[in-house]
Amino acid sequence: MVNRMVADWQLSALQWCSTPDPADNLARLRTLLGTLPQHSQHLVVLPECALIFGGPEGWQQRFSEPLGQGPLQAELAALARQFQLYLLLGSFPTQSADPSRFAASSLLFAPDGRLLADYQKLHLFDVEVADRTGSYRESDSTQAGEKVVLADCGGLKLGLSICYDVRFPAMMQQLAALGMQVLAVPSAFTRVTGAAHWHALLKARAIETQCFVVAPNQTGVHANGRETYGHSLILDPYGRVLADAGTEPGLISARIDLKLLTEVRQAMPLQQHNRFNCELIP
Ligand SMILES: O=C(O)CNC(=O)[C@H](CS)NC(=O)CCC(=O)C(=O)O
Repeated sequence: MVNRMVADWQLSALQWCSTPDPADNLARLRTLLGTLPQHSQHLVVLPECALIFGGPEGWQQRFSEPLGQGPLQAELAALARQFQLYLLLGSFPTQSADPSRFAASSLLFAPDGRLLADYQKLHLFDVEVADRTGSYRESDSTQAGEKVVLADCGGLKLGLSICYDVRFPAMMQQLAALGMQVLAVPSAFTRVTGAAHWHALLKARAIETQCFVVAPNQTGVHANGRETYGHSLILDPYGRVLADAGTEPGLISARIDLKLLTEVRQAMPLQQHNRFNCELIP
């Protein structure tokens, strides 16, 4: 039996139109955090590139920091402490082995400010899209990660992924096989591909993994003309929408009961029935 207190969590996803200026985005973040409902076990997830987005080429690299060090990561740790919550910074540029490229790192801070987990984006968005940007070449600036990360978020088993990763179900299957309960998909999904695929992809991942999904997205027109789709989502393990943020900046929250996972998985034991369980990446 799952202890009631441990099973009861609050998930929140923050959505706004990030600018290239970290100070500007931090101010927005602080205001939004101040309006959140209170909960003793609260995970707040920020979109991909929440602190720095839409700058000219090479802009993010200027703000990159060594993993776990530097002033911007310290600001995030301080906010997690101040508001007493688990804070997942969707992605942040951390220094990689290649000095010309950064790693797109998801960083999970605990309510005491400790960096609990980090994940480097595995799938890079080198894609043609029929929008005003046209061609996306994420690998020009970003070094891809090498491993799947299931974080222990105060007892909650949290699968870390970023944006384009959501299109690779084998990754989410690995996280599910490792014991994932909640999948985080912080994103900067484009308006065009978002309108086509966002809800369908996230619902499919929730249904297939039988997990809750929290997916904050960027929204609006950014300084470099890039357009993002909004519609930050929180889903339950049936794929039902618990909250959809629409296209305006703001936040969504949902209370979740992890006992629902047991119920869903007992009724339909997908993990046990799966004939394609693959070799796990350790
Ligand atoms: O490069 C940056 O500045 C920040 N990174 C992003 O915005 C990334 C890579 S360009 N965006 C995505 O992965 C969108 C995926 C997407 O929209 C889809 O899969 O359809």
